[in-house]
Amino acid sequence: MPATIEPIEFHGQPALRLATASGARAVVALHGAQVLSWAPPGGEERLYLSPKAVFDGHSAVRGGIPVCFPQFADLGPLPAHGFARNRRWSLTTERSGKDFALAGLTLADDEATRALWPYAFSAELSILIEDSRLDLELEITNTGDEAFEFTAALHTYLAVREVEESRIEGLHGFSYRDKTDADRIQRDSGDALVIESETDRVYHEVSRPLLLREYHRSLGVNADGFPDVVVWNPWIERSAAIADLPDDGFRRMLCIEAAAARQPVRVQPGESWWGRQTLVAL
Ligand SMILES: O=P(O)(O)OC[C@H]1O[C@H](O)[C@H](O)[C@@H](O)[C@@H]1O
Repeated sequence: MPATIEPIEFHGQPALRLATASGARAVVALHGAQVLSWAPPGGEERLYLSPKAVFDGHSAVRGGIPVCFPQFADLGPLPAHGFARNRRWSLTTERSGKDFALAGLTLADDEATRALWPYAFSAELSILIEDSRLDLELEITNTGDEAFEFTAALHTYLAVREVEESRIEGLHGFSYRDKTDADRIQRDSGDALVIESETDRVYHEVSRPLLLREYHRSLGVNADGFPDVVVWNPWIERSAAIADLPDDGFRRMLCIEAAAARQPVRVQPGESWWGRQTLVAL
């Protein structure tokens, strides 16, 4: 049986279900081109989706993999994380083979985006599932006649059984900006990062793959094109203050985000930039 891509409704919103013969599957909402679920063969869900997420077709959805563009977090005048996660994207590419499924969704500027950010652009997110791998590639093209700059991220919410029992390996030696400590720049010196308090860090120029280890499973996290890695967990108090996250939601999630946050990316007219995040279930 070949892989399939079919339109579905997910929490009442238009979405796509991707499935491969070996049993990998994913759900992608058209709203935000947001991957909301991914399970490699074997069926274990690897992404966290908040049980309190709001599916109203315009709010940002808490969980899965939001696309942050053209601004990461509050690094500029736009609404937090830009507007891409609040817009409906169009399905423009569907490809499937014996054991892969690929969907491409696009977003282009319109009056509403230009009112916030006065540039002509086209964004394409390609989502591929193949064996135990999920691959997301974001390509931004400048379709206008003046250069623009942006920051961006694939804001991946990973599902964990218990966040305090999880370790992120591979960040040793990289410097990071610590939002929980007045944006101070620090250097990571541990052999693994264990989340035991609110964590909100932008690691700079991370040049190697990371490993998220739990007792019973691991996940490889790699990026290309995105120079930075954001690690975010809101912990107890912030979790309680976030309306669309249950009070104990922070225990079940850990964001490891592929980002271009430290230095804005500059794109000349007619040119493109791309960045990719790959997750491999181990
Ligand atoms: O609540 P959101 O706008 O979705 O942002 C959620 C989080 O995203 C990123 O990880 C930022 O580093 C955090 O500072 C922010 O709190």
